[in-house]
Amino acid sequence: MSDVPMTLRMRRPDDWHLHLRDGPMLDTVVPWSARHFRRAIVMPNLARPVCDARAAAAYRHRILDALARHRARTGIADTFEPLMTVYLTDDTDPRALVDAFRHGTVCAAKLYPAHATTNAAHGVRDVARIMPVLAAMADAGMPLLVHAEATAPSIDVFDREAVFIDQVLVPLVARLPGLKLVVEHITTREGVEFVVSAAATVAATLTPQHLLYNRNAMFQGGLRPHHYCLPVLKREDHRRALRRAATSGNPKFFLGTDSAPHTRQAKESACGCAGIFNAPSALSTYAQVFEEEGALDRLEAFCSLNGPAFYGLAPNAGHVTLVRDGERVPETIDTADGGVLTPFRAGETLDWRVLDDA
Ligand SMILES: NC(=O)N[C@@H](CC(=O)O)C(=O)O
Ligand SMILES: [Zn+2]
Ligand SMILES: [Zn+2]
Repeated sequence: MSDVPMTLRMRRPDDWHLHLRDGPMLDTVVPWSARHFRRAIVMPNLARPVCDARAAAAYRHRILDALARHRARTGIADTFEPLMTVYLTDDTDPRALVDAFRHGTVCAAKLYPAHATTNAAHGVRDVARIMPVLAAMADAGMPLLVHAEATAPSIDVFDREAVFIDQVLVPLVARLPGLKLVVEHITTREGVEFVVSAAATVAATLTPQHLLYNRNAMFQGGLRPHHYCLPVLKREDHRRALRRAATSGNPKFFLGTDSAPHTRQAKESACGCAGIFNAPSALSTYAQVFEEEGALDRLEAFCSLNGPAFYGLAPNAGHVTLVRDGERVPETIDTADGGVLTPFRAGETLDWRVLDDA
């Protein structure tokens, strides 16, 4: 592949779907995101969910404090900007939510169907019941971010995204055509088709793991808990559809890592947690996927332009340079309180290395 460039300079990217956790885990993981990304949409699914503006503002301070401690410890400065979100419940007050958006305290609200994923126990039990909240968001132009999986135990785990789209999202966009909607971490052909055929107000994020792997990765020579996340990896034809969508140049698709750290102990367990800590290797993995698809010329739009355009923000002024000379991902990363994380692609040497290029 002699026509592949050896370096690639692009606007600094943002991460439009990120879990930073709290406490020592936050201290451990936030520098890894700040290294490559300028802004991130921070998910509100803490053990005690971030359900209102006050909790979001307090969490934002804890994130910035963690970065300040990192800077004091290492001397490494960053310009990371957390963009906060609110976790919707059956009891969310529409007026308070929209006020928080108008004041700029939060950028979006997140809909977790109750029990769909990590820390979703307090999520929404019936979307019909929060219709006044969603209508107020549509009027205000406030984006709704959705973990799009049906939760009824009778539904096959591999069908949950397609069923949710059919049962919830199709009627929702028909009822509230003005609603800005991001279908987070899409994993299926049905997800791609829904987003492509919907209005310009509907977009989706794509993770590195769903672009790189199909569901075989979870069973490669044995059970692989570090490849388990939700929505779960799907079969190969879905992965192909996701890769086509990401590299198509369609501005509805943009980068959202869904980096979601759990300690090794919580992952390697009889009932292992869902979530992949990919912050160290995400950007390099996206570059690899775009290279494999012959679409490196579209990488910048996916990583750095489409997301800001959807959220009504300017692209970043700074840049990063990707160099095609390999970067080794650590086998493990110690957490600030004695735990261990196994990052996505642990121990692998990646094709692309990310250099700072403010
Ligand atoms: N993606 C995951 O598997 N896990 C996320 C939650 C989520 O994004 O659904 C987490 O918070 O651990
Ligand atoms: Zn999710
Ligand atoms: Zn997530």
